[in-house]
Amino acid sequence: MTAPALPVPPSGTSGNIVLAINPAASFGHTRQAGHQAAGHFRAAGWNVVVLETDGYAALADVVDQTLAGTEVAALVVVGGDGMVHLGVNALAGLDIPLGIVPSGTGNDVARLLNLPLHDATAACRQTLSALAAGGRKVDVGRVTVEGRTTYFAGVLSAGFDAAVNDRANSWRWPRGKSRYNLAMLRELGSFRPIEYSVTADGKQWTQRALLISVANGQSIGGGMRITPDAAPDDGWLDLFVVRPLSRLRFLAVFPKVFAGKHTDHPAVQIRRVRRVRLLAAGVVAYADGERLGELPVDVEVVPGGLRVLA
Ligand SMILES: Nc1ncnc2c1ncn2[C@@H]1O[C@H](COP(=O)(O)OP(=O)(O)OP(=O)(O)O)[C@@H](O)[C@H]1O
Repeated sequence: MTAPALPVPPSGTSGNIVLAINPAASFGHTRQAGHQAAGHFRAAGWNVVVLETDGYAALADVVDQTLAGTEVAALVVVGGDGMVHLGVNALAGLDIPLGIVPSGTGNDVARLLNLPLHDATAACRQTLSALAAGGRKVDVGRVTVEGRTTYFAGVLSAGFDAAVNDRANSWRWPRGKSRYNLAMLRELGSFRPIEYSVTADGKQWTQRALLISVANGQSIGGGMRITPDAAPDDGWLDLFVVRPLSRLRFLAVFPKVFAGKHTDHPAVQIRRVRRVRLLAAGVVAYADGERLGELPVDVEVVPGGLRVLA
């Protein structure tokens, strides 16, 4: 970790740019993106506080301490959706904008915000223009699981896709996206539909499904556009349900999700909600690709809860 230096913002601006880097994002393939970003912001006249640690929890702690003790113009995260998740939670209740230099595997929140995905310099340029313009407000989801309340920017998964994530995380090999494709095929072999109890905006029903997601964003897994019409700033969340279907039918419809062309399939249902509770036995929830804990989950939208530099 580099020690914070004195703030020297460009004239007309105030505060530091706090840059939180995940050197392990994208399985370590893009570790130089953070240092590129620091160089870019410094060249533009900003004082940059670089934060990098050995692990996610330690990084979250040091980001919290830095935000509390430094004058901050923006927090910029370098990594994938997990780093966005860290940033969203660090900024809860603070009026500090979040910048993203996407260098993860999926980068689904960055996709949602139309940030350049494979070009750290272009992402930094866009971040600084947005900072000069004051940024843009987007909604976030507030989720309570196992007595802990946190926030997410993208999608909360609680079904087949979360189980795939869980399985992939337990493997050391292969690295990269193929790990998730293989984990999906393995999970598909043994996965059974889940009996959910759903309570959404005051209505309660039981639902047999392969998966239920609560989406503020549009995609998971690096561009699977499960809720292609979700808007991050409309004050709503999209409840995405895939009812039970055979493995063959699932594999036939699955490729369509990349173009968001699966939504008229009879097994697919999307409805807009502001608040939802999901209950099911032995089901794990993930949000922004990070493991939250076991259901039940209570989720609600926080309209305009985050200012992003996009
Ligand atoms: N030093 C570290 N700092 C932060 N996170 C780390 C570190 N080492 C490992 N991680 C892990 O990285 C994960 C977050 O990775 P991130 O989302 O930034 O990239 P990714 O997984 O490649 O991308 P995506 O989530 O978009 O697919 C966290 O779950 C965390 O446990």
